[in-house]
Amino acid sequence: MEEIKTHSSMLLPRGRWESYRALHMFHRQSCQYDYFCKNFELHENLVSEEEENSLLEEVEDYLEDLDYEYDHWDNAIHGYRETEKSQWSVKSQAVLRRIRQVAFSSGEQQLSLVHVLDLAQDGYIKPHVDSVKFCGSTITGVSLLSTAIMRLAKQNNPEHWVNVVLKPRSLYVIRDVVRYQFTHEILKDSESSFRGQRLPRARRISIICRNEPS
Ligand SMILES: O=C(O)CCC(=O)C(=O)O
Ligand SMILES: [Fe+2]
Ligand SMILES: [Mn+2]
Repeated sequence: MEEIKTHSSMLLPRGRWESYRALHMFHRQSCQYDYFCKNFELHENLVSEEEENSLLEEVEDYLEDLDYEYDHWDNAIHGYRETEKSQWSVKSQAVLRRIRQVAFSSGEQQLSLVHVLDLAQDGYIKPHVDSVKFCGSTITGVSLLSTAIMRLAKQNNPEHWVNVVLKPRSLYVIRDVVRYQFTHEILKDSESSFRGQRLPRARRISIICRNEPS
């Protein structure tokens, strides 16, 4: 049974952690793992429903020709198709600008290609740390279509993890110590529950921006 923690004891030094949707709701002072709260953000409703629909329409044009991939046993991601996109409609460019403004500081070297990842209803992402060869200190992604649970676990102590509910149209930002010292994963539909409550996961599309490795 998962433990339910109040705000002040959200991040426990031992055992399991579980946070509620918006980590940024928590007073930073009350977070025992101050570095976690400072380096993980969740922004709900960063994208409007209308913007979600137009982003979806635009990425579907690319995705619909691809098959979902399941075959690579050593891949972190199962049941997915993906693209890296550089050309965006004016509407989408405005959303991407907003995402980048929230996640990156001005002057930061960012990857211009945007990663679009379509996770099938039966797809999932195993715990991994993004390659330091291809990605810098910040990973940010907006979730579309379905709620999903992202688990972040201390790499050297996977017992210490936090589940975050990623609602459609929310943006997460993973930075620095959380980016390098925690794995991130997207739970399978069958494992998708939060505080004992089942949160079914359907097909989910994420739109991810990263900065350049230094
Ligand atoms: O779908 C997401 O939000 C995360 C994807 C991811 O972890 C990756 O592509 O490395
Ligand atoms: Fe990743
Ligand atoms: Mn492949």
